[in-house]
Amino acid sequence: MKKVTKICCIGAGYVGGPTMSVIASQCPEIKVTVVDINAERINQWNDSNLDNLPVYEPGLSEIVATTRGKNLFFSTEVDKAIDEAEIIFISVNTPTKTYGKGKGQAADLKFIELCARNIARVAKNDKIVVEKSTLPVRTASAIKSILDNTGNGVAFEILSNPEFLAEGTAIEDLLKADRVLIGGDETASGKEAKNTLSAIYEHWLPKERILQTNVWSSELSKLVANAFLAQRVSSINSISALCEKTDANVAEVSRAIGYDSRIGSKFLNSSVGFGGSCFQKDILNLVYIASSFGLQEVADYWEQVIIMNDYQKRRFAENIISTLYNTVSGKKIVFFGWAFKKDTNDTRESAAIYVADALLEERAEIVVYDPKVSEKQIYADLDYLNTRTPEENRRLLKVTKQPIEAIQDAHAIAILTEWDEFKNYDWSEIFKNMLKPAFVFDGRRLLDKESMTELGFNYYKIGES
Ligand SMILES: NC(=O)C1=CN([C@@H]2O[C@H](COP(=O)(O)OP(=O)(O)OC[C@H]3O[C@@H](n4cnc5c(N)ncnc54)[C@H](O)[C@@H]3O)[C@@H](O)[C@H]2O)C=CC1
Ligand SMILES: O=C(O)[C@H]1O[C@H](OP(=O)(O)OP(=O)(O)OC[C@H]2O[C@@H](n3ccc(=O)[nH]c3=O)[C@H](O)[C@@H]2O)[C@H](O)[C@@H](O)[C@@H]1O
Repeated sequence: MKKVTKICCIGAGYVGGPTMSVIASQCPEIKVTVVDINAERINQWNDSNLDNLPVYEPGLSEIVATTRGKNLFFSTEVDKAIDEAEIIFISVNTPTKTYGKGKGQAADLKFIELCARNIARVAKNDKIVVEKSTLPVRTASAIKSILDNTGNGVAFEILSNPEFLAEGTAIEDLLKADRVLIGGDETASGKEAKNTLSAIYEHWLPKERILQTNVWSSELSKLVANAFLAQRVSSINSISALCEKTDANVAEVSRAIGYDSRIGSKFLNSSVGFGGSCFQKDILNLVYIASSFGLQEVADYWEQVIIMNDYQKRRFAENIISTLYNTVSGKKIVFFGWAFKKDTNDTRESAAIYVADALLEERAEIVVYDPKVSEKQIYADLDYLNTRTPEENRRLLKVTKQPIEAIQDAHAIAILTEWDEFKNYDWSEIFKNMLKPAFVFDGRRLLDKESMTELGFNYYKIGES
């Protein structure tokens, strides 16, 4: 087994940054260099003010503070880092294709291919190349073909090592991972490479939690894990709609079914719909792969998870409109939260974006407060949809850092992210300052219905009539 002294990670994003920070903190003898072509992002990772790191994760800045400049480095010198490293992680983005064959479903692998070509060009000695990005099954063979055909005659072992961290809990997920998955060839050199990578994780995780498989199982397992998780959310969200019609309470239903150890209690919180950069992208990818192999029933089965999620977001927006007497035109609606979940500044595919878009189409006047998301990001998310001009988006939607002042004369508040601070607000004071009747639409089931109703609010909670 090779002794590893230098690691490089291509891609300093939500996965590359936290993952490598934890490896650096747990393996002080290994030099970890995280590289990215985005110089602004690298500058943020190197910012002396740790509040300016490009990724917000509880516990991350503390780890960066103790490792950065010692054995953790952030740099734009991609070639140098590749050249030095014995193991190269590829952790670049793999978004859904927006053009050509597979548009709207397949994963866009152009960034992965660029990395493979870069590694092939630079590497002058044998390397282990690790797919950390989430990739369609059989991508490793494409990477291997590029490396073997364009490289300098050195040997490459390709491993699949998908990441299972969730944003907002990334550091804890990494430190206490349920499992680490390492897929690789069954050859002697493949097994050696798997053991070499395993040894890194064994610095802090028990060996029995490190699963070794063939490379295809590993690639596919990542897509399947996300599909199963998202399916649970869509399943309970479908039931939330039924609860609202039948006087059942979705929290009671979740609890009742979750006590069955075969079902389990986690990931059964009904919400305004799942967001995040991966659930939708990875399911669409699974759908595309299944239909490429002619498995249309399989593809349709998984696509339904996305259809249900879109329905949930639409349903939430439509309920706001119909409850506010079928018109929100000119009405001030304050959004509490924009991130796709609490404890992250990530907004990719956040339900808030789609709910805002639907309400803006009806000429609502929205004011958004999120404790961690910047104004620039909120407008970028809306502009990306291309529903209306950037000027119109800025005219109809305002961003504030003063949530309590924002609710002055508001018709309604919509809770889109479950930030803890919303629970501690003085809701009786908020009630006083709103127009009456004062409406709260709780898309995260954050507040207590009885006390909100007692305060005088017209309070709607997803999954309760
Ligand atoms: N965000 C998450 O929670 C999770 C993401 N994943 C997967 O991990 C992968 C990365 O995701 P994120 O970190 O969220 O993406 P991200 O978009 O935050 O970061 C990717 C980074 O790669 C850089 N990059 C792209 N091409 C490059 C190149 N040729 N050379 C150097 N840098 C390059 C980009 O500039 C960007 O900073 C994706 O495949 C995703 O599906 C997996 C588990 C969790
Ligand atoms: O591949 C990925 O990117 C990651 O995707 C998810 O992690 P993440 O999207 O960061 O966050 P989750 O906690 O899974 O939440 C996803 C969305 O589902 C929503 N959700 C989650 C759980 C639940 O019970 N109800 C619910 O509405 C969240 O609010 C959020 O919008 C998976 O949980 C990770 O294991 C995986 O590594």
